[in-house]
Amino acid sequence: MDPADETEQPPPPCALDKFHISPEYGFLLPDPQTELPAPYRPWMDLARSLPDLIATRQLRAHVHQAPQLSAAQLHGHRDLRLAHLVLGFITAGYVWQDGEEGPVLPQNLAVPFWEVSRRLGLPPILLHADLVLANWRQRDRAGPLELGNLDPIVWLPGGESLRGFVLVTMLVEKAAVPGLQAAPAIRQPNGETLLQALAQLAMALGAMTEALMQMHGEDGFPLWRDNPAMPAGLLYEGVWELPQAYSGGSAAQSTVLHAFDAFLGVRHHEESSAFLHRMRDYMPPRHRAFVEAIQALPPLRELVLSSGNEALHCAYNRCVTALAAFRTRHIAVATKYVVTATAAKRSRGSPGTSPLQAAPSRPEQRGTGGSPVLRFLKSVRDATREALLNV
Ligand code: HEM
Repeated sequence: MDPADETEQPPPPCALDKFHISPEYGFLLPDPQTELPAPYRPWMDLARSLPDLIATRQLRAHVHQAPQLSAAQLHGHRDLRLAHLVLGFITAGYVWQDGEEGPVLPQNLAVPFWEVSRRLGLPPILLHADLVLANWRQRDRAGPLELGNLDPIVWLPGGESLRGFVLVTMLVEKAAVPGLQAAPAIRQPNGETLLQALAQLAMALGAMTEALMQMHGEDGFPLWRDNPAMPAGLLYEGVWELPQAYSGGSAAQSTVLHAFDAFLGVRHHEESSAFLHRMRDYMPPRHRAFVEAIQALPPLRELVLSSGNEALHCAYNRCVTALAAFRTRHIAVATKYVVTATAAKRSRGSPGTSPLQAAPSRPEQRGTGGSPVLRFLKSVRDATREALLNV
């Protein structure tokens, strides 16, 4: 079956490959494709010139001149993922270039983007699944997966800071892989297997925090939820009659943390939980199904609690502590970025700082001002700590 066909029922909880999770790369797309089939050259040319076209404010003119291509000659999951990445970036750049109220995405971009999105079961907007999961390549294919040997496939203005954001987030996803491999072990909760799985998860969480530490305050472009420039969303010409208000991409769409929360039975406070839950609509359907499959299993926390096994209690608590530590570190990174971005914005006096921040989102969302966002992140971290068992 073509993995792009997402219409069948999610498979029962078991092997990771049923959820399109690679044993080596986790939720990352392994060795992402960097070229589309020949008929799609106009899209690739636009995507490759985005930084220049946006800087010289010529992107919209170039998009208007581009032919309308059907998505019919895209075959298979990898073609479709690259097309979604490319069209998502062109859309973000198109919207951002003039930043006016009520933008209209022209038909020659909106229709194929919608077609590709429908085939993948994803919304037609730039997502974490594009920006990070499918947007990396190794300079030397035999070399290590390290910042110095990686590049994003598609760029926007933002140079090094965007590169840092995309690639560090990619390395966090990679560091999570041993933790994902441990997840199926909660199906056979024999004490020893579970102990090993929890030790592996705690190690993965520690490695994720280490990877995150490569992010500096100036690295950024989180696709925040709020976008005051587009309270009514984006009109997809030739697709829908009314504007669509999608959330801007965010690493909150990374399935990793949702999966680990589900695995450990972390329960988020109501408001944070509503937002996080909504972010699942922005994940590849099989990845979302993985989180749901974990949630459908007997709850691990209760199992550990009722086992009376002290070693299990400690191993479980080590995971929760490591997850809370990751979130504490993330808060520090986000705080630094919010401060840097706010200062840059003030000095420029401009409303938007990057094309990615201009992705459309829902009107009811909270402001991008530091404190509501940081309050949200702290609430998520505090709820993590509340899962700790008393031993
Ligand atoms: C410059 C770097 C980063 C900044 C400024 C940043 C900022 C933010 C912000 C503002 C949010 C709130 C939700 C939203 O508005 O979208 C958020 C959520 C989140 N971010 Fe980041 N982020 C950064 C890097 C990362 C990285 C590398 C990861 C790793 C996967 C990550 C994972 C998450 C997760 C999982 C959430 C949801 C809340 C949670 O589960 O704790 N972020 N981030």
